[in-house]
Amino acid sequence: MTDLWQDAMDHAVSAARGAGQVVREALLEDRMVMVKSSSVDLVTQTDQKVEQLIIQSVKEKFPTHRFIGEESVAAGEPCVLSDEPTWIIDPIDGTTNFVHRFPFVAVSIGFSVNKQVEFGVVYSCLEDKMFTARRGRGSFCNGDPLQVSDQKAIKQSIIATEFGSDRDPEVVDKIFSSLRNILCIPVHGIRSAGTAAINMCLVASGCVEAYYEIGMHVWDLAAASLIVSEAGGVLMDVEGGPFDLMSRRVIAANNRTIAERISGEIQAYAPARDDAAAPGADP
Ligand SMILES: O=P(O)(O)OC(CO)CO
Ligand SMILES: [Mg+2]
Ligand SMILES: [Mg+2]
Repeated sequence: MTDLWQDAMDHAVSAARGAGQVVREALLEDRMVMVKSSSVDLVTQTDQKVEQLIIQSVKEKFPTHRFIGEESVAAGEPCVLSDEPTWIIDPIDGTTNFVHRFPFVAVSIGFSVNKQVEFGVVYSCLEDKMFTARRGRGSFCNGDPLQVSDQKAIKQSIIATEFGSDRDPEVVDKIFSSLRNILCIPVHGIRSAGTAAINMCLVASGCVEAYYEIGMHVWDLAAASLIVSEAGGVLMDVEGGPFDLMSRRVIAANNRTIAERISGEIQAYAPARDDAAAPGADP
């Protein structure tokens, strides 16, 4: 039973690498940009094509497995995290970066069983960095083991976050209030890679001490959450409770002290959960 999911993980790595090649080639061409939930929530044909390539390749090899894919959900598929083996796919994490050729773009593939992430693959395809983690077996970048920062002092930390795609002024005020509180601790700096998955891989790599955000989705978080925890990091809700994959809120940090300090500074709010429309979900 020890290698139950190794075949699936090997497939995920190979699918992510193939997807990354498609993304790199698409960067050389004109990109037709469409919008989803708002005028700043972007999608391209490459997002849709890459997701279908990954899903088709998985279906051929694992026909009973289920999927949560960003662009499939956008097209009306349900977003249900069940106990069944489920591939959680963000074909391009950092679509805005992709559109602008800002050089951080990732393919993210998580795999859950019994609602627990078993492996995660994040391919930062312009840097050619393949981040991988298998539950209980550590995190790696291009095969080298990852370890979070050992920094205990938040005043000597770099914190990553994003501004998201919600332009509701009340939400923007909360984002800036949190940012102001954290910046004025003071911390060494604030950074934004433009992709949740890469921000979290930076935590796993020890380059930044923590990342927090409200508003991203399960496909942004699933793979990278395991990469952080297997590198020795902690995951927490923005109000200090346990991390919930479907809640669209996360603090990913190198240790609990820094995570708790950040949670104390965040102006929390609760966007609609990813499973809000799932059958049997609370209205
Ligand atoms: O580019 P995407 O996949 O929309 O993701 C964004 C957050 O939703 C960046 O992480
Ligand atoms: Mg994403
Ligand atoms: Mg995406």
